[in-house]
Amino acid sequence: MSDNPLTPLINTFTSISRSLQTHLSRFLIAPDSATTDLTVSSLTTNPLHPLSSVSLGTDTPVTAPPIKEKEVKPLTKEEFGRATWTLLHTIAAQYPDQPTRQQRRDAKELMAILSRMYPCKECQDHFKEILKANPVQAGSQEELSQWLCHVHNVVNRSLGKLIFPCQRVNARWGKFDCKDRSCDLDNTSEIDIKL
Ligand SMILES: Cc1cc2nc3c(=O)[nH]c(=O)nc-3n(C[C@H](O)[C@H](O)[C@H](O)COP(=O)(O)OP(=O)(O)OC[C@H]3O[C@@H](n4cnc5c(N)ncnc54)[C@H](O)[C@@H]3O)c2cc1C
Repeated sequence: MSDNPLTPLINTFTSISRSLQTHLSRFLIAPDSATTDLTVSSLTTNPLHPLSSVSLGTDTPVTAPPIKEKEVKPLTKEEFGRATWTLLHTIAAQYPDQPTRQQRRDAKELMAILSRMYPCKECQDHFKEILKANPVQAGSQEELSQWLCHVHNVVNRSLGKLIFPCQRVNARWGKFDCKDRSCDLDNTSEIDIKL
């Protein structure tokens, strides 16, 4: 028998601590098993995973559809090129007839950024050369669209593609048919977004 007056207290604490350890160990995941357990398929098939279903506040949970391999295939260089030209020609078609100084700066910046961030080294280098030889013309909608058509044709020529007739550029990439002129950029206010 111990003479220490704190012995009952220490024994109680030790017993609680052991009991907690036993219970908590059931919830802990061993570090080397974590990677195999947390695959995408287990997120969607494991009914206990918090992301496996989303409750909409009713009794019926909505199960996430399984991710098919076909859907996550990355874009090809050609698909990305088409998407980028679509973006650029569409922007040029909506560009105002009388752009503000900020809008003219933005058009030039957009092309400069593209020549640095376009995710294809060969295309970046080529586009940098094209921009040097053909500085961005962004004084009006007509000017920007025609300039873009011209530089697109420079790329087309280097790839052995057909030359697009630039007098038809507005017919190919026309203005949006937006309700109440809500896409109109002519009255854009000069709000400078600081990054
Ligand atoms: C800035 C930039 C640089 C690129 N550089 C390279 C490169 O160095 N090497 C490479 O392999 N690929 C490059 N690409 C991709 C390449 O230009 C094409 O996008 C890709 O090869 C797919 O071509 P496509 O025939 O489907 O039509 P795209 O050239 O993508 O054109 C899309 C559509 O635009 C229309 N169009 C075509 N020419 C014009 C024009 N002059 N003006 C207006 N509309 C037009 C046509 O309706 C056409 O179907 C570049 C893309 C961009 C955006």
